[in-house]
Amino acid sequence: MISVHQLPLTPDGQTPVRAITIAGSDSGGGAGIEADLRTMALCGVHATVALTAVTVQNSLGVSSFHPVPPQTVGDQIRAVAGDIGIGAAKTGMLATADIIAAVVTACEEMGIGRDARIPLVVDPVSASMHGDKLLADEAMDTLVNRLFPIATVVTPNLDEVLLLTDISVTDEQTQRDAAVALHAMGPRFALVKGGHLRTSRQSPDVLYDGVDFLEISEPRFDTVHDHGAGDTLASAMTCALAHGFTVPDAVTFGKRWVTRCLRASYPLGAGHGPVSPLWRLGAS
Ligand SMILES: Nc1ncnc2c1ncn2[C@@H]1O[C@H](COP(=O)(O)OP(=O)(O)O)[C@@H](O)[C@H]1O
Ligand SMILES: Cc1ncc(COP(=O)(O)OP(=O)(O)O)c(N)n1
Repeated sequence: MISVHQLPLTPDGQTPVRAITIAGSDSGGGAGIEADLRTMALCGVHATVALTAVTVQNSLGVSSFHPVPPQTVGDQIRAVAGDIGIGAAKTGMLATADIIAAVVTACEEMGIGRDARIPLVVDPVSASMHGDKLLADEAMDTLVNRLFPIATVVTPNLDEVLLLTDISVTDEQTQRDAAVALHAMGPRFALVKGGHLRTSRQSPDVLYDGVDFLEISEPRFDTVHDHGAGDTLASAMTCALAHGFTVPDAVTFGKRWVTRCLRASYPLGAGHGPVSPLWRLGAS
């Protein structure tokens, strides 16, 4: 049984496992690169970053964003992977087609991707939970045609599944159909998250590798404070992959981690509060 305490912590003075998050900043601190940094730190992993965009965001939504120049995004990946070294990588908000292309080029150069040394988790973030766009419409083709084929695992939520596959997931069968359609786009594994299946008492995620399905299910929490859940799951998976876990074990670890963080989520501002990895500090 994989537990949320599974990842080994590093003794003082020794270099921990490293990972990179390639994502946008959430000024509210609940999702995006800030969620990734919270989870990676509390999983005992040294987090490095390639910032893709600055969003103006709070608990009520995203009012605007400003993309980072694509060359700068790619150069951050090269600088970090070339010097510090990383065990796994994760993408989140990528904002534009040109940024996606720059990320793919840098990943290929640095040995990041499904057929390379360093596994790559792709969270195909297209909008915030409030429906605010975080990816240009015309960038979807680049995401599917360039980034998906080099992904170790893709982790769409059900809104992203609909955009990507035209499949409306309502039950176990349609969730599996979506996983098959996503896998055909090139990643080694497809994970279809069930967080938006709000009528269920469970929160089932389905992983597919082209042959077998693995359903990873945990009890559903009745909460509106779920901001950053997708980022938290994907970054916990990235930490486990950086430690050398297999993809199914990394998903199992990530699922338990995000479930524990949902249990610890808290109100913040007037809207949706964030899931919280702060439980790991030992207060509860
Ligand atoms: N209310 C909830 N209770 C339990 N698990 C949840 C809940 N909401 C989301 N999850 C889980 O959190 C993770 C992120 O899910 P999801 O909400 O689908 O993604 P996103 O945050 O990208 O929209 C998944 O593992 C999902 O099953
Ligand atoms: C900068 C930034 N990146 C990603 C998101 C989306 O976060 P996610 O956890 O996928 O989903 P929601 O919690 O927004 O549903 C974001 N809001 N900002």
